[in-house]
Amino acid sequence: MTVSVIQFGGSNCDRDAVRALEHLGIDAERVWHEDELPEDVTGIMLPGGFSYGDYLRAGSMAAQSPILDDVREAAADGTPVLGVCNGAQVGCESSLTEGAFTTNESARFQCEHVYLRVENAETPWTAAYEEGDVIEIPIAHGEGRFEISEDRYEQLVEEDRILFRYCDADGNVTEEANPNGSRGNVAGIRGDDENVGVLMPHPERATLPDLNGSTDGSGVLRGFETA
Ligand SMILES: NC(=O)CC[C@H](N)C(=O)O
Repeated sequence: MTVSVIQFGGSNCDRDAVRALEHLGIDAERVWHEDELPEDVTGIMLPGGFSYGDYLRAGSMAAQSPILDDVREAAADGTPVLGVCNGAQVGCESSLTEGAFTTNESARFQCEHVYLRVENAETPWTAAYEEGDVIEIPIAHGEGRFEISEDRYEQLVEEDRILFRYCDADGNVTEEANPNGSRGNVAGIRGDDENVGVLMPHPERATLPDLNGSTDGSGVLRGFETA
């Protein structure tokens, strides 16, 4: 399997993603968004960065790129698709997942380590963990506050679509542990089907040993093997 990591103008985590995936023994290559997806694509990653300089709203311009039609088609056929940070924003803006990631409550760019509680361990992106596990992963975003209408939020909960919530080191989901004001402390969700997942924290920055002090993110990337 080779994961296609889609590079837009302004992506800046595409190389990191390839490196982290290859460290796990998962073949990966960068694909420029104006090029075709390989016919035999077996996994797609939308990486972090500042596509189109976050113009209008983070991820909104990249979501208009024609390659997103192919990504949506591949996702509907069951190809695993993971969006990380700006990739999560592109995922929401292109309707691969619901809701939106908007300006942090602090109105600042935040770069810090956070704890996440695994809410649903039955998806490829969380299967490496147990429900209730607490993992440590970095965030780096200015527009990471998850927003969605109350009705749709309730439905996400009912349908068990929430993958991760921000929590403290003991797994308590509290207001203090919410770095950006996300509704329900939501840090990551899945799409209509489990093969599509998005999250604001960066698993690829918590995969290589001795890089950031945590390798807890590798389980998320391993989803490409299990999906
Ligand atoms: N690290 C990233 O992917 C940055 C995400 C996004 N452009 C933001 O600042 O919200």
